[in-house]
Amino acid sequence: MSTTADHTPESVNGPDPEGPHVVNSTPDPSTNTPADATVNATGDGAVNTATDTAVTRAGNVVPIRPDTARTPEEIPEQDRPAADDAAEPGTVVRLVDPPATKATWWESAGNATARPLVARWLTSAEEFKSRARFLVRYAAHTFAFHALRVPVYVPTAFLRSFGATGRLVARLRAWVFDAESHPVRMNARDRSDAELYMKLREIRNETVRRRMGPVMVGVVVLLAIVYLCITFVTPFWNWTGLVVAMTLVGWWGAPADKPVAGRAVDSVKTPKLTSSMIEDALCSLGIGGLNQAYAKGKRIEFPNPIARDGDGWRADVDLPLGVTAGDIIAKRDELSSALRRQIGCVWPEGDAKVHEGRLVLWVGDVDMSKAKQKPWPLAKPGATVDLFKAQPFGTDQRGRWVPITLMFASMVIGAVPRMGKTVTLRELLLIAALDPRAVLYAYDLKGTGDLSPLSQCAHGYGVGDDPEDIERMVVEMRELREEMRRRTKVIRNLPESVCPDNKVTPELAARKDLRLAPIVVGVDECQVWFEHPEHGEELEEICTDLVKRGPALGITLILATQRPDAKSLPTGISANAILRFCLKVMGQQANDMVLGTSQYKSGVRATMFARSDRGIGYLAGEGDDAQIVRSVYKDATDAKKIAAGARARREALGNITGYAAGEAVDVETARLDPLADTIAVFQRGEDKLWSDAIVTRLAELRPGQYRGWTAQNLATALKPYGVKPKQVWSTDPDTGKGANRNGYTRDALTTAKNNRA
Ligand SMILES: Nc1ncnc2c1ncn2[C@@H]1O[C@H](COP(=O)(O)OP(=O)(O)OP(=O)(O)O)[C@@H](O)[C@H]1O
Repeated sequence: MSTTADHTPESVNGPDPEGPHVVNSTPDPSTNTPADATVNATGDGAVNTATDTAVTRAGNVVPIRPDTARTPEEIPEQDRPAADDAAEPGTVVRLVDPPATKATWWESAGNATARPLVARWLTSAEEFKSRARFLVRYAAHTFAFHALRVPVYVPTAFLRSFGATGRLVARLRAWVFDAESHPVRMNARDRSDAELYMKLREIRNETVRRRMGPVMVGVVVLLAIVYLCITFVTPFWNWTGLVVAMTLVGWWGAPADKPVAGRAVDSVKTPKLTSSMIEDALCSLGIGGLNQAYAKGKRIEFPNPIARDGDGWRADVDLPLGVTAGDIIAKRDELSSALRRQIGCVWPEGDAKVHEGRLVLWVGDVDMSKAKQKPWPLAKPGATVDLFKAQPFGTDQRGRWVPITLMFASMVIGAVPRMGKTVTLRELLLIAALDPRAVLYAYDLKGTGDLSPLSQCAHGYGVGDDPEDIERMVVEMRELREEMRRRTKVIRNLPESVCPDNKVTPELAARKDLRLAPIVVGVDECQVWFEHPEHGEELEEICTDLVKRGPALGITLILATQRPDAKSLPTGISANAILRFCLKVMGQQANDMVLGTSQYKSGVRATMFARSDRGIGYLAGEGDDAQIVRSVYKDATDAKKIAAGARARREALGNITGYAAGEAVDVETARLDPLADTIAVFQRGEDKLWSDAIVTRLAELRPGQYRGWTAQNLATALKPYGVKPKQVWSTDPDTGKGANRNGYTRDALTTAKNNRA
């Protein structure tokens, strides 16, 4: 039993050609029982009033009662429930639909979105500049194009001038002698209609007399000019004048289909996007709910007019009840076929802020992946960056810059192979390199050297996954964790007036004594770290810590992976990342792993990207909604040039450290052997030790490496050797009391050591 009014308001397409929506006219007795009619009796009466019969789509004439009844008594007798269908005598029939109320002007206008008073290109400096740039470029190109062809145009026009003069004279003659009326006069003559013929002749002679006058004057003036020229002007200028005149006659007199000059630009005019185009396209997608709604006569609605938006068309669509924007997004390639546009032009998105059935369809004039991107402002020589401020990251479908703020954030980038993760990571690290204060770590675990342009600025740089490379990276990450701990103490000890939010601020980052400059770490193919048999757990632990505590302390960790699953991107990391960039992925799980839980359900689906959408992904975390962005593609040569500029600015600031300064990582001294060290802290006569006691002694043994370790860290470090903590009996040195707690026996540790050897 339906409790909703079944009337669909007219869309912007205009009224339904089949007349008002005859919702109760279906002759199906199962769906149109008298009882149903009672329940629907209080729907919006505006549509069906005063209609007694209607023709259904099947052509049957069925009775329709006016839907204006407010009480059971107002329902026409023939529409009331039959006696045997009706409720028991004495039962009051209650109407469930609310009475129809018309929204006041204030209610409907109060929530309306105001359209801009003046065109956006007049209020937006960026858009104005972009249009002005285009016009200047267009004019310059057209001028150069034709200027280059002048040596061809002049002889062509001159040669064509003879034919053009002939055509001009013939047309003039036909006009003067009224050739137009010739067939009519001949017709009168052939029919021997003497009276009509004579009348037509008279009119024609009068016309010829009227037209001959100005032409004769023109001829006399022309002859006078020729005479004067021959008498008073030198032959050189006379010939020049004649050639120019003939050329102009040839130019203007050329046939319309054979102009002398060709087109300087070929403009591709994309057809307008219309509501009927969208309706046809949506109905062809084979979406059950949508087709059923159409079969019942319900239409999709367009809450706003379809309008130009950047270099494309935007249509806001309210889908029929029960159909979600996600259903359409999942069929983007079919939609592009139905709209007869390239897939890179068709961008369906949901707007969950309105409701799940709101579809925002943007159809661009050109394929987003092939459209020329505006020059990246940060590629300009001398560009510098303040990482605390938003920086241009990529362009949206309309070609506008989309910013990103790397400070106070961690980021994950995910996609299937060859979609542009590394290029995006390199771009982000270039942004970081352009802030001369920032400390940079770049790790390329794919091992192809894609991040090598950054090596000239990086404090830590690693490429490949050989054991010694990984070991070096582990040492640097341990140092980074130590640095994070140092920063927590610095921040903690700062007075509230200097650091009210307990986080690094631009002012604190500028103070050299505090050493709180931004740190940016980029790891490509991070799954290599987390799946590493020996160091995987430790690296995961450090990265989780950095993702959670790093942002407030000025440390940004950016992880890119081609396998966004729980193993490659541990949940502790993926759940805490603030910024997310998801290029094409294959399924819902990968989508939500990168973009965040439930994003797929909300219609943010990176599965819709095509293989050709390289560098295009959903950016989430910057602003309220995820948005489609195409990152900036700088090849290795360009990236090297930008990084060289960044290095020059760093040199001026005296901030070339670590790898960029040629300093090697001392792996030997940093190398940890937690098994040997744990055995070493057992004193003579001790067979068992609690984990807490061991980590305290380890911190005394090697403060640089073990300071801050917990029992959990120790368990993780010893796990690869097959040693697990278990309950051991020992005595508290402070209280002298014995107890069973988690710990290790010397025997188990020694056995593991012997096995390892
Ligand atoms: N923003 C972009 N604009 C245009 N093309 C791009 C963009 N980003 C990447 N590409 C193209 O995609 C190709 C693959 O990029 P990239 O190496 O970054 O992919 P990947 O996802 O890191 O691949 P893999 O998984 O193999 O590491 C590049 O060589 C480039 O041609």
